[in-house]
Amino acid sequence: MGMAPHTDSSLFTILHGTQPFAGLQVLKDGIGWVPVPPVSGALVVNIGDILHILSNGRFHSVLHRVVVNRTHHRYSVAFFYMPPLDSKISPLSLDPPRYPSITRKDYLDLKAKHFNDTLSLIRI
Ligand SMILES: O=C(O)CCC(=O)C(=O)O
Ligand SMILES: [Fe+2]
Repeated sequence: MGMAPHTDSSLFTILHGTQPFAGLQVLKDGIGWVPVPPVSGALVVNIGDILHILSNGRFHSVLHRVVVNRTHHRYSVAFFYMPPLDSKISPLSLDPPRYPSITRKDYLDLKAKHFNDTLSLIRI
């Protein structure tokens, strides 16, 4: 199954794939979509939106997608690690906050409406 471009709403995501990650691509600034290089036996750890906010934007929740083809089966397992819905998420940084304090639930409600624009929308 392919996936449209998105960022994960998790704190972080751990991905395990057969056919290591063939089809997973990340969007690199100024370059475009690049495949995630397959490393046999490795897991991929993806930074999610919550870690993006907690790190005050220092760690980026990368836009990624999955492309499929008609000739190869592809299986992957994703583990989304996230705090409870009512947790308050705020930047843990001494720098001026670039994101407001927001519960994970309120963030998800916004993301349901604004999808991949949500992080830039709430940015201070
Ligand atoms: O299947 C993959 O490699 C990635 C899946 C993914 O991005 C997701 O489930 O959010
Ligand atoms: Fe994802």
